[in-house]
Amino acid sequence: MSGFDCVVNALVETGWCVLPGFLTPAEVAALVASSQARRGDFARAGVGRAGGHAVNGEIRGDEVLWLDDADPAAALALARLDALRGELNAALYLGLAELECHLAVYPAGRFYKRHLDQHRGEDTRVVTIVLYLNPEWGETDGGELRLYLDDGSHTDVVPHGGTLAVFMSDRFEHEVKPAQRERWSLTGWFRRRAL
Ligand SMILES: O=C(O)CCC(=O)C(=O)O
Ligand SMILES: [Fe+2]
Repeated sequence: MSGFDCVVNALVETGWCVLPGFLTPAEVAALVASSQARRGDFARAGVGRAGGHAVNGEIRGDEVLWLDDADPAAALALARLDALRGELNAALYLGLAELECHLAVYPAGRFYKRHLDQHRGEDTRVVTIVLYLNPEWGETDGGELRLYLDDGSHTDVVPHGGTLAVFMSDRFEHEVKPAQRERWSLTGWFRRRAL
């Protein structure tokens, strides 16, 4: 019996999944506190291809801190995500080699317009994960992740602390709605090795 069967099954059936409780409230509180302590190291995120670094506040307004896989403050979340990566590989043969990830904060009012995470001609991002770090998030705080589904409808994910959103990077356009207050997350991509 594996721990992430629900994620595996959902990815097969629909290509996306929302899993509450990926981190406990105490784990969320610890990670957001350490992230807030590093707030000065965050930088405005760029748009365009990996490496391209044009800042465009009309498209995205978040500030990010890239993590390496030995980051001590995020170790527990990264270990759990690595277990998920192993299960996805074992069940679905996705060949996911690594997690590329950053912490992100959207100050109140900031957003990320509708986009796809996989850039044209660069297909190493296979699965997107977003782990929310907002302990007390209410429905009226905004900041939903809006996922545009295959049938033309959409679903909104409330960025509540501990919830993990998972979706195939090449398949679902999505956007981040503006929030009433600061919105924290750990966002990443399970990648294949470039050929
Ligand atoms: O924070 C989210 O809900 C999604 C962030 C996102 O789409 C991205 O960083 O590419
Ligand atoms: Fe995205």
